[in-house]
Amino acid sequence: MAHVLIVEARFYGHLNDMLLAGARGAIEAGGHSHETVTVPGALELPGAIALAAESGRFDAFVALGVVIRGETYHFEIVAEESARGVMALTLDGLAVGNGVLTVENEAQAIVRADPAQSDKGGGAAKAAIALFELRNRFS
Ligand SMILES: Nc1c(NC[C@H](O)[C@H](O)[C@H](O)CO)[nH]c(=O)[nH]c1=O
Ligand SMILES: CC(=O)[C@@H](O)COP(=O)(O)O
Repeated sequence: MAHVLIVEARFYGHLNDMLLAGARGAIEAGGHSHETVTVPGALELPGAIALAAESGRFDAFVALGVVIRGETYHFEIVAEESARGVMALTLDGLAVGNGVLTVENEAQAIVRADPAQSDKGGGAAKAAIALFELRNRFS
């Protein structure tokens, strides 16, 4: 069983609540345990996961957040750099699921965050646990 750290970038609280419900539901359905920490935005996710990983207390990580396009190039920076950071951690051997939505508007985010619709939080949690299980298989 895995002890999973959920790291949520709480930029849009009402959308995050849906992502969190999906992630926690998937982890618990698999019989795993979890904790949650919160950071301000998606750009903080990779750093927070890297810091938490140093503790050695967690088997897997789930990054949750929502990035909605605004008027400027900032969207690309936040969306791409957070994904790049999470991927770098994955390639370093951490079991990380990426549940950061990068969308044009709130309506798109709701469909994807809602556990009863696309359930991207649950999907990210399942991905993190899949990597954890794969690492166990190869070690
Ligand atoms: N615009 C969004 C952000 N921006 C904030 C950054 O992630 C970061 O917290 C700030 O630049 C301080 O380092 N974050 C999101 O999660 N979603 C957005 O839409
Ligand atoms: C991530 C974003 O694009 C958004 O929050 C920033 O909006 P803007 O580009 O209008 O400053």
